[in-house]
Amino acid sequence: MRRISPVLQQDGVDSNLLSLIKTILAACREIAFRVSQGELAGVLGSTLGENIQGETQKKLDIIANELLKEVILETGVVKAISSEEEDTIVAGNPKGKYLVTFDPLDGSSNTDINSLIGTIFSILPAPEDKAADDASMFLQPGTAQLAAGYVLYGPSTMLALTTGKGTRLYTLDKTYGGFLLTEELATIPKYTAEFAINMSNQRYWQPAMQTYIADLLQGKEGPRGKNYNMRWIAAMVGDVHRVLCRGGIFAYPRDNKDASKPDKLRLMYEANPMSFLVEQAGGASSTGYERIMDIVPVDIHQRVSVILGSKHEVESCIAYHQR
Ligand SMILES: O=P(O)(O)OC[C@H]1O[C@](O)(COP(=O)(O)O)[C@@H](O)[C@@H]1O
Ligand SMILES: [Mg+2]
Ligand SMILES: [Mg+2]
Repeated sequence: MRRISPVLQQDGVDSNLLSLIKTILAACREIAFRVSQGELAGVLGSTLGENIQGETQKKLDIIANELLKEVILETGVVKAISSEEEDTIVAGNPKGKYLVTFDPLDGSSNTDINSLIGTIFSILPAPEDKAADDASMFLQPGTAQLAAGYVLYGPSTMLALTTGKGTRLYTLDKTYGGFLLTEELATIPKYTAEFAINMSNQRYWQPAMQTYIADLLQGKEGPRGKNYNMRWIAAMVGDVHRVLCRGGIFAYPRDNKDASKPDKLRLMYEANPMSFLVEQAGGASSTGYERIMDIVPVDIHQRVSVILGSKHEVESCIAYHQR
């Protein structure tokens, strides 16, 4: 099986970018080890703090954030980082060529139940004409991403990575200590009969989403003419991984449960990297009204509605939003 470096070299990835990706993965291997040790490593449970988004921080959120931040800034090729767990950006080398934005630990509520969690990251080019502490450098659409990926801390530790030449899946070989290529080109089937959505929010969704899901639930007897299955892992990283492996539609749509937070998922370090991975695997990703990767961000912690996965199903869902 092939290691990651020759695969990325074959794709023509710049050597600085390659070593940055490998550095991020080194931190993820350390996170994977601590996750596997669970309570033995004292990583479970909550801290007394909250992040900028008013969410209680888990110990693992902080541990993962510190590990990633430290190694990424040490590379010297990164101008600044932006993280879910950092209120503002953290400046690095003013001459750095890259920006890294990440969700150090996705699916935080799964930590205490030993369920799927992961790290999501996105790498953008750093504009030369801006200072290293200027957050506006990050406000680039998802189409500008140079690389995106996630590491899933599951029964095996897996990496999904794209640099724009397809989406590849790797598995962490714990004996050798590195990621080995286990799926050359992940391909999301165009059609699906599986959806993932937090149904407890149903009454708060907008009419288009209400109707779309109601039609899926009618199964064979309804307008979609087939029975659908449902899955919900409560960690985007786990739900998107399933979509990459066997197709499906994943949605976290806008709702009116809390007027201050109509959307849940974060554009820059959740929706954009996942959209890049999904599109590179032949899937689609939209808010229902526009392609997610075309959105020009206005804030590093901006939230967005997400509908992604099997192309035909995402297009069907978009059609409900256009009626
Ligand atoms: O609590 P809910 O509604 O099931 O939300 C689950 C969603 O929240 C998230 O866990 C948010 O991510 P964080 O854990 O990084 O805050 C997503 O991964 C997931 O899709
Ligand atoms: Mg998250
Ligand atoms: Mg998180």
